[in-house]
Amino acid sequence: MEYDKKIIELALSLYKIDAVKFGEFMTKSGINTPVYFDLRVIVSYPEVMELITSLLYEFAIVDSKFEHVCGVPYTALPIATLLSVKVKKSMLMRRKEAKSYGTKKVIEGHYKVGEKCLIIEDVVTSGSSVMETVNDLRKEGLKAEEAIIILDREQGGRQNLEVNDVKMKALLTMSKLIEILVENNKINKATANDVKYYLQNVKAPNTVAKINRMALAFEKRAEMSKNAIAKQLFNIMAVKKTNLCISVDLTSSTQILELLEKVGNHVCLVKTHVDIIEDFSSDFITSLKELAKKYNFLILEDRKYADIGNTVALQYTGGLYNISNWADCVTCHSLPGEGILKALNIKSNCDKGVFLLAEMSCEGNLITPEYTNETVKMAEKYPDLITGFVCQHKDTFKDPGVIQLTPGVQLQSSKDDLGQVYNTPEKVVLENGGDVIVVGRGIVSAKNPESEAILYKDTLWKCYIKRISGKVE
Ligand SMILES: O=c1ccn([C@@H]2O[C@H](COP(=O)(O)O)[C@@H](O)[C@H]2O)c(=O)[nH]1
Repeated sequence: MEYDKKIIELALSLYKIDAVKFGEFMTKSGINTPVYFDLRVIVSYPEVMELITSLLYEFAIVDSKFEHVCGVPYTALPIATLLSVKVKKSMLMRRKEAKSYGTKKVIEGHYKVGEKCLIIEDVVTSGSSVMETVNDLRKEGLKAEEAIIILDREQGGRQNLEVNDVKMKALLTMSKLIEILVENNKINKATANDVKYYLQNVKAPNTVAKINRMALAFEKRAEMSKNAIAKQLFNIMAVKKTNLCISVDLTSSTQILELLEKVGNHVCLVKTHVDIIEDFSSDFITSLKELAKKYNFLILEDRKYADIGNTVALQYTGGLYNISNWADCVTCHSLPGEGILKALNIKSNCDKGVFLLAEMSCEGNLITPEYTNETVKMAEKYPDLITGFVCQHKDTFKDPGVIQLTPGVQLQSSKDDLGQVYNTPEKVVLENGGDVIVVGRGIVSAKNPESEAILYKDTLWKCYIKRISGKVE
């Protein structure tokens, strides 16, 4: 039977066995849907299983190269088994929960690091279930770059998988299925229109949120940023291979400029506290900007604004420091409420950024989990302005287009006498989700700041590479 005819037969069979239903249904995420799929029933119909396997086989053998097949648990498991037998490639099985005894393995079967695994799934909405399997395979060093799906609900899953470097092929899309059912008088045009309207208007909820930013490369995340400075910073990190931000907490402008001549090549961001500089002048700013250009880094003024919107607007654009004139981005507290972001948004002309403080590194600080959550919610209203969050945990926010700036870092975990808490590069990047890592005294007070900056840069970058390659224990 030729391919198109088989697809029509598949659509009609799914309808016949009630694997696809029309009416009013509620999805897991609480959204009403006019169409519902339950492909779990296909195991009761060997002829449908056979048809699906032969279609997958045609797809799989055309241009896919793989050593293993793995089904997303549970509905796709029997399908993956049949395909593995047909293509004579080994099957891997992913456990949803690691065993608490014996080998504690998540992936069962024999494989070698670097081998390719083809993923099989029944229905894709946001792609999050496929990504769970992909991430577990990648953690084992397997390559999981391709997924074949029986039905794509066309609600953003394909795009979400693409940004995670997974190419998706689908036997049927929701639109194609509807078209076949209308042509064969199984559903009327009004039902088809309901589904089309639904498809156009309802994308998978929080699809971006489901993508694990920890596993995404900075280049990819740059494409997902809405703020111009975040985009730039992600790209600088990717090009210079550094996620080190130096905090130049020195009181003399000459010392700062001399230090930056030495470390400028090794950092993506320079963080200033302009109000501690004793000999501040406009010449200093001119030289700082020249160095930023010469060494391709951005400038963050760690001003930590915390006043009413009107005052912050004046502090940002005026006074002795005229910060908006030279800083690419600034830090600000959420404490005074949204007015502060409104003010910075108006004054930022769309080409500046803000890092909002959601958490602090010092012990005994008064920030609560509720405060942190509300800060993230507040930021969501200003996607063009927000470069990222100053925070300490990977789950503080989810949007992969936003940057986690984490201070409180030294090569050994320790504390200073005034409550600053230091974690190691491994802890902040691999466990806590830090993207850009702020180091101050660890470099500034070192005997040889240049070699220390290189050491921090290399250590932090290695951690980042380990994180995105999914080899984190
Ligand atoms: O929670 C925060 C927010 C900002 N900082 C700033 O980062 C540097 C850290 O300097 P070290 O010498 O590495 O301690 C400093 O400028 C702070 O103002 C922070 O530490 N914690």
